[in-house]
Amino acid sequence: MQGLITKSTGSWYQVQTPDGQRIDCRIKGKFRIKGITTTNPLAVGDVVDFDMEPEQESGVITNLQQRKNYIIRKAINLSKQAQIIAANLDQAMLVVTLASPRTSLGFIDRFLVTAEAYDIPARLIFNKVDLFSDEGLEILADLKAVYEKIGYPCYEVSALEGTNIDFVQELLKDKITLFSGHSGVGKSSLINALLPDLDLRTHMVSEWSDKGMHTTTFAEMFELPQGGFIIDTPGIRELGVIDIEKAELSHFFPEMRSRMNQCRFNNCRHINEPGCAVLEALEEGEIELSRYESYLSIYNGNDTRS
Ligand SMILES: Nc1nc2c(ncn2[C@@H]2O[C@H](COP(=O)(O)OP(=O)(O)OP(=O)(O)O)[C@@H](O)[C@H]2O)c(=O)[nH]1
Ligand SMILES: [Zn+2]
Repeated sequence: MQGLITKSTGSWYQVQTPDGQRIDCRIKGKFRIKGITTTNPLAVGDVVDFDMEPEQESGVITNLQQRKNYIIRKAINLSKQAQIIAANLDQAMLVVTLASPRTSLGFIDRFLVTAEAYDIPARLIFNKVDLFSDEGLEILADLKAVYEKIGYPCYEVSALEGTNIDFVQELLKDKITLFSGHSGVGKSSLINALLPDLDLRTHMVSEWSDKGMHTTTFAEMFELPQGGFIIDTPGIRELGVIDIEKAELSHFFPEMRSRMNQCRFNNCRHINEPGCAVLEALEEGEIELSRYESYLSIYNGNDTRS
């Protein structure tokens, strides 16, 4: 039988079958995944094959289907091992706000680079639009245009007033979605609006915020009433990004990726090289200065994560 891992406690996995049955499963044998050393072999979002154990209600996982992507968290201790947080994410939603506490553009860009590196389509949700004046809404429209132009859809919502929540619900239908955002932007309020089951929510928050949990593998996806799952993660610090080589960084900026083939040097860093197509586009205003500044900041290793 085939199913989706919706909860993992380290030694037991909850596997949900396409018809909605939930079976507790163990792993049989070793699950080594080529190329990465992780503390946990399987994670929520993994699609697995399993057999029922004879005369029991539990199952045994025998095979992992190929992942389309996965996110990891680096181990807190010094061992180089990483923990897989989740696999097969369809999209990542970053909840941000221009109201207080205002999300910095550096933070947004870092998240987008992370999502690119993980190969997860990202979208931005601008929350707290109820607080905006006309002038604020104009600034928001300009910023949305910057991100939409380079392929990141943006949405305006108010978790407080319920504005556009139905629209977000539609985006989540039948998908596995990662929610992220820094403290205070209203991510919890938004998830509360999306997940009507109160028990699930409190459960979720305590799991992720309990820092003592990192020694045990324990993550869960939450099923949405309209179908689909959400995974809540506190921030990109926890999304231990795969180390990005400096030379690779521009690949994770779509507006640079699409231009760098035209740079004179094929190892162009897009910093001060002659004949750089990226710098030319910057000059002409086709690449946004704030995006380029984020590139430089990440390139130079400055931590702008707030
Ligand atoms: N005006 C307004 N306030 C909001 C909105 N959404 C959330 N808030 C408020 O913003 C504050 C933070 O909301 P939370 O949902 O707790 O934010 P969070 O991002 O989950 O932050 P943590 O709980 O610290 O992780 C609360 O006081 C909310 O009432 C909104 O759409 N409009
Ligand atoms: Zn260049």
